[in-house]
Amino acid sequence: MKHHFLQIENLKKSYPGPDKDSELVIFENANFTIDKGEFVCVIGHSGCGKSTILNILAGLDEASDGIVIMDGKEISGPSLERGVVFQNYSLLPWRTALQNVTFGVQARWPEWSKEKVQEHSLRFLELVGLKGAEDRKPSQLSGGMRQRVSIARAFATQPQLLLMDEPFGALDALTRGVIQEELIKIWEESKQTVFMITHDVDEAILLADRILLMTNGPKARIAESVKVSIPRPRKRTEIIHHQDYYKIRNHLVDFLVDRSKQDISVLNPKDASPKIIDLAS
Ligand SMILES: Nc1ncnc2c1ncn2[C@@H]1O[C@H](COP(=O)(O)OP(=O)(O)OP(=O)(O)O)[C@@H](O)[C@H]1O
Repeated sequence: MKHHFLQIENLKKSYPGPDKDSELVIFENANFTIDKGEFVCVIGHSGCGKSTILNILAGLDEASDGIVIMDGKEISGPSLERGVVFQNYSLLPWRTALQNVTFGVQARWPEWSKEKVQEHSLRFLELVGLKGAEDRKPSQLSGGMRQRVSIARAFATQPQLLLMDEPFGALDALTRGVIQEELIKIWEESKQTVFMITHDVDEAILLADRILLMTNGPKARIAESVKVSIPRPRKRTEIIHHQDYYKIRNHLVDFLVDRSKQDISVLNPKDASPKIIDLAS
């Protein structure tokens, strides 16, 4: 059997329901794997449980059932091996851009000298185009710049798994495009494993190797795993001309409009592996 870097088995999250002994199942039987170095996006309607899955992978929330295995070990609690980028940046407001990055780097490698920590952190700020802004506090940075700091901070600690919850959701389209390309550059250099939530199908096609599609809750399931068969390096302006682009895009949009409403927990109560979709010409 193939060994996957990340293995999610029969994950379930439920909350107590309105009546005694009832439960509200957000999602159940979520099964998927991610290989080392893979970039995987997850798409699904609001409320289906994407952030909950990400928080469970981060160790910030607990599953009601099922397990998450990373590199052969079950995940329990947060760890520096898993970095998170949230939509609202979550920077420390009293620290400069550089100090926000060095904070994590120092914690990751306590044996490093101050110079080495600074040099390493600066390199990641430079990779996201923030050279020259390292001494500014978050309040002196634009939204796009703050999000770049949080991406630099996450990549700089070189976690084995990088979790991103709609990292570009609050940005305007132009800034978003620039940072997406910076993210691809930094990911191609670091080859880290990424799990990212997005609502934007074009963003998912640009960034991901594979896109997981979640049905609507309650009792949401991961229904499909769609391969993005467009070669890298990818550029936003070029991939739209690739012969597979609209096939993939239409498949994703059809899922969101139609198939996401299907209750596959009824159709398919036991075998919950996502259907593998490869639309390559
Ligand atoms: N404490 C709670 N009690 C009951 N239900 C909860 C609780 N916390 C979260 N939920 C429900 O869990 C569901 C999943 O929430 P989650 O934030 O994971 O969804 P999401 O797919 O990430 O949504 P969005 O795309 O809007 O961010 C939601 O329907 C939410 O109402």
